Amino acid sequence: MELEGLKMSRSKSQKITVEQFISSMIPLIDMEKEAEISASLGLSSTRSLHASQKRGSSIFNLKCTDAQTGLMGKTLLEFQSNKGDVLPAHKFSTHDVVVLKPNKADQGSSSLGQGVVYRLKDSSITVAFDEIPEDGLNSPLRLEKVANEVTYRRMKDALIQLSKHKGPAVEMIPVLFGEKLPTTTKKIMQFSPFNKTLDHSQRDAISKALSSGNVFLLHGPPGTGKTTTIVEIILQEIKRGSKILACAASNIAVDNIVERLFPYRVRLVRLGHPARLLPQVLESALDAQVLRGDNNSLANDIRKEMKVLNEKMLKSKDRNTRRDIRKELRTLSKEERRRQQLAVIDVLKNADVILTTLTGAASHQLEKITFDLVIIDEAAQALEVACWVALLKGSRCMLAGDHLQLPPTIQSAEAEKMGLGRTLFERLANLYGEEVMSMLAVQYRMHELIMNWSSGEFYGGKIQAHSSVAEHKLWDLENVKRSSSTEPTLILVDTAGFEMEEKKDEEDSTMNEGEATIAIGHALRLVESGVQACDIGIITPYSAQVTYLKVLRGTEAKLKDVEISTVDGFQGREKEAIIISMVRSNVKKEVGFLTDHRRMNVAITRSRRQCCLVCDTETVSEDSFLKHLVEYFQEHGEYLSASEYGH
Ligand SMILES: Nc1ncnc2c1ncn2[C@@H]1O[C@H](COP(=O)(O)OP(=O)(O)OP(=O)(O)O)[C@@H](O)[C@H]1O
Repeated sequence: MELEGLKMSRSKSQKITVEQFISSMIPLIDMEKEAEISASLGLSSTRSLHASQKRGSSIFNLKCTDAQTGLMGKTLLEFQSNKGDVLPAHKFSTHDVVVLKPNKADQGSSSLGQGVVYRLKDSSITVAFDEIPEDGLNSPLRLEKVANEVTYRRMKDALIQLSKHKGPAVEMIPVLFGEKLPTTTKKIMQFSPFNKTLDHSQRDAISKALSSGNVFLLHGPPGTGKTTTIVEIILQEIKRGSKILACAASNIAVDNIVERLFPYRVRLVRLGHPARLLPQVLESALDAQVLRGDNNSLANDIRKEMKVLNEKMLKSKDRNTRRDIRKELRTLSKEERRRQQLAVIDVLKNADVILTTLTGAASHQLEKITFDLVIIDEAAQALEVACWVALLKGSRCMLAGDHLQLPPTIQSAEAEKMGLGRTLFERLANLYGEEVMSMLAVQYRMHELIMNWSSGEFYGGKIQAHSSVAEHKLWDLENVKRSSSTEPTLILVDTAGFEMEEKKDEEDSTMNEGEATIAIGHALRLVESGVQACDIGIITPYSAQVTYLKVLRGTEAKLKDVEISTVDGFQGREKEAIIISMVRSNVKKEVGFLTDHRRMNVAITRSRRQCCLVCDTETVSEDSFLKHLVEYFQEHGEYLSASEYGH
């Protein structure tokens, strides 16, 4: 949506009351939960075990090959296939919640244990369990993915809390629903930055953030240093004495902030399951800090004392002695629990910043803690209901994101249609606009030819390229030759007239074999000119095309490290060279969900030094926005026909 469009929708935007919001969201959360359960368990068509294996939501016939304790008291079990070196095809990813069962157990049967996927390799899967399953580990096993229902319960609980209008956020709630105007301090906030390299738009944004009374939106177009700005805001707010809760929808985004805060020696705590945290941030995990605390040593001493007493009791024959010991044990156990709780409270009380995912903010450990400020990164990719889990804990909020890139992924098409995916960031941008928002305007990623298209279409032409990137070329990279493939910044490979029609795969996703061959062909040319494979990404809107591209990549050893992904899966990332396969090519000139223009904004802005667009210009030009994109590439880039790639 262009700026003009944004203004229009602001004037049209209907306000929603707290009550309307709550009553409309509750059924949508249920719909989404159901959709996730059926997608993750593969139950949409049939309930059989066989189907679940086929859909990749179970891995059968595993053996436990290693057990290690570590990771803060968790047990890490490694599993490999009984049937060969490589695990069968599956859809597990790290951080998934899984249950372990005997291989042949019925689908509804109870499990040997529940854990979180910690590490995944081609040949093994490692799961972190709270406790080691007592037996059954020597027989064939299977792992089943389970839907994470806790998230949905936490979102619903947050809505119930919201309906009560109490707690630290009581003044902020009416502002976020347009019932009261946002407040600001009148004078411009001067500050002395910790990071001396901040640009003018980052400084202006921070200044505005610091003077905001209830709400501030940091609008960060691609590559403009949103996280850099958030880190400075956190440091400035700590300096003023604020206690901060910093969240994002994904663990990786939270860890990213933790890492960026490290050099400033901030007193911070990262809350979350250790198996979900990057190894480099584990030291900041709550569990790790509790283990180091004084109260925890006291709790340990008590546990030792209890062990001795327990042994004494077992040996004692005298009833009265046993009764006395039992009484003493009860007192000690109570004290041990108290010390444990105090150990947790100590760590959380002493922290200036607590970082967790949005739904992690509902953790019972934060139950009694309130914050002066809640910061949400990647807010334009977070469900509004998830934001409320964190928001209710604070009296001010700052949201960072870009509503002109893709919104959160919603599983249930119906819930999406009914507004589950509309983000708080977008709602507030429409409601208040620049009154509460600052846009970062210098970008540190793209050559200006790549940037100018996005800036013109989406950001009112207001973005500038920093001098360090404005004219950077692929052949400026070490060991890269200047060649006809590495010279252009923009390339359009047109397949129109080459009979490279799209087709559907078994799951009804669209693919285009001709385009895939061209994309791989271009990647090969780049590698032959000295570009490293890991600096190249091939992205496409359609998952079937991703699969097909991966098959082709498998036939070229040199391309092993080329990353292939959907556009949606690549949001937030970047590569020196990006090749986009748009896929759609048909006589009816249908372009499907390419009409969501934000998807193309994300796709193009992933590239730093070269963007190569492979498409059927006749089909995609049916959409006027895409037509404009094609014309932009024709005017500013190299136009090639598919025949240049051997067709
Ligand atoms: N003021 C600055 N001067 C120099 N480099 C900067 C500045 N601000 C940000 N950068 C660089 O720009 C890149 C992107 O910044 P950062 O990681 O903060 O942004 P992000 O929020 O993670 O990404 P995006 O802006 O794409 O959302 C980083 O390499 C960062 O070092």
